[in-house]
Amino acid sequence: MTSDWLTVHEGAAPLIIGLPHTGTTIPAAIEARMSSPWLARKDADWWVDRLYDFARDMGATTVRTALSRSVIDVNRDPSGASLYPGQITTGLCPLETFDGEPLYRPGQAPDAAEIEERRAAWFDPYHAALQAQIDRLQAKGPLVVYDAHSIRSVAPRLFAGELPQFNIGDNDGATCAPRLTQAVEAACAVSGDSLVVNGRFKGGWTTRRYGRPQAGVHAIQMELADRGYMREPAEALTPENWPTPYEPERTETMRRHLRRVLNACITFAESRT
Ligand SMILES: N=CN[C@@H](CCC(=O)O)C(=O)O
Repeated sequence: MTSDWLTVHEGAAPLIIGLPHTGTTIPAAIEARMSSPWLARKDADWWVDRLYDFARDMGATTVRTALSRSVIDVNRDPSGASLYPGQITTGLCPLETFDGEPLYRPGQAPDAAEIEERRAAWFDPYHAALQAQIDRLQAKGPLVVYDAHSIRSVAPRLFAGELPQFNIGDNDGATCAPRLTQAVEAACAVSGDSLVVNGRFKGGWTTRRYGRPQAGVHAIQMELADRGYMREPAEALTPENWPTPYEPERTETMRRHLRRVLNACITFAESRT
């Protein structure tokens, strides 16, 4: 199923991959009120949909929104509640970038009614599509919902220092069986790169909303540091140096690691039937 902004690819394997932040589409009327087209797209999960494009051949289902997270973030609690109360984090219709730059011109931020409209137009249909895929596969047995993300290696307002390469989140053990987290961790460890479980990124709304291990729906989030598959400028980001392009030769090693990770997810789900 494909609309002009929502793409669902149905596979037969017990694995659904959510791609909530790879979109860069911003309706013109909204973009006209934003402070800069570049800032509005700066925090996208760059190239993550292409990075995982092999997953369809493994039988995975994918659900992707082409809308930018700056318009509405489908990985946030729709009530507006923070994912991490007391900590800096972006919201449902964010007003700032990760670095704290304002996304809107003065007086142009969306009000409550507009947030509600955006929710009805894009948030609800994305989650209805995801839920429909979960229902379809759950009828056949246990499954894994894998939410795929990436972020810059250094984002001082969000975390100190350099982020580990693989950031695995199961909301402190709540969203999947421990064996799945262990299997994903082991698959990442083969790379020899740094990894953490439930560090700064414990899993967003998607992982928390759908992870019901007792009901056979095991949700896990993968946050990759960008350096593992794309060039990150050493200097401050500007419209001239960010994002760096998708360079296939830079992604090969990471794609091999991710194939191992997704294989571990499918093997886990099949072992539960
Ligand atoms: N690249 C995006 N990262 C996520 C992670 C959610 C979390 O675990 O905090 C986000 O902002 O939604």
